[in-house]
Amino acid sequence: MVRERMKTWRHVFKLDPNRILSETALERICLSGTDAVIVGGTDGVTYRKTRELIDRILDFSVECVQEVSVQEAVVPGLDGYLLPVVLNAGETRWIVDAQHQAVKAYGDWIPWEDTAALGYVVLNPDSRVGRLTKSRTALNPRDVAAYAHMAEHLYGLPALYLEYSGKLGNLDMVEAAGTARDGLRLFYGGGISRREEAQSMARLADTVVVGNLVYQNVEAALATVRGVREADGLSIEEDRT
Ligand SMILES: CC(C)=CCC/C(C)=C/CC/C(C)=C/CC/C(C)=C/CC/C(C)=C/CC/C(C)=C/CC/C(C)=C/COP(=O)(O)OP(=O)(O)O
Ligand SMILES: O=P(O)(O)OC[C@@H](O)CO
Ligand SMILES: [Mg+2]
Repeated sequence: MVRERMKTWRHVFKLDPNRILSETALERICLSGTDAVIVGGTDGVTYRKTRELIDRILDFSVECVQEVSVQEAVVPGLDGYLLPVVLNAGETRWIVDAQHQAVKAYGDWIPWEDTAALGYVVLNPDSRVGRLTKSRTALNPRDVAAYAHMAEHLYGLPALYLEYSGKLGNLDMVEAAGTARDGLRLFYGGGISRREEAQSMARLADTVVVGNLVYQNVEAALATVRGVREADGLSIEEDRT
């Protein structure tokens, strides 16, 4: 069950089907000691590009799951699917309508035991995901805490994802969500560019997501894995034993 497996994820890389990654860089990412690779993005995500990237990742033993942002781009046969629900979206399309349309289309083909919803709170208005979903980003820590309570107790979601895509988040906001949750898993993603940033987010969130950095500086991206392990008091070598 992906819902169970993701409870073990402390660090994940998010790879974008619409961006180019060399074979060497991909190999280093997959062998980095990260806990999983999520394949997903906002713009230009097609079935062909997603399939090609997933096929390359499946050459390695790292866990690979698809985050579905486009109904037509679903790649069958994976071990896990993450379905975003943008809780602070300005249009119902990104909260319930796109999901409804896709569930209607795929019906009984959906492997529910390998599928988990991610409740998103999008906090960077200038990100592509923020613009696409017209997310209401003028929030304070109490708003975020309320979304965490709602995600957990009202909607029974397995995880809340604080999404700052492209920009490093406000620690008070991450802390507010972290404090409000109980069994809910907290994902943090956005703007991590250094090992120390990954380390400080790992102290507040359960799962730290690193995306753009992979395409900007692979070396620094690899260092974020070490940053998260350090937050847990482990070196990569210890963690692998
Ligand atoms: C056998 C078989 C066919 C199996 C598969 C069945 C299956 C799993 C079907 C799925 C059914 C389903 C319900 C799919 C969901 C459909 C859907 C379109 C839902 C809407 C998703 C949504 C809210 C999208 C909005 C954008 C979003 C939240 C994307 C997530 C990724 C994300 C936040 C990327 C960050 O953006 P990025 O591109 O990195 O941005 P920057 O460039 O700024 O960095
Ligand atoms: O690309 P960055 O800014 O690292 O964000 C990671 C992830 O949260 C994007 O969905
Ligand atoms: Mg991105």
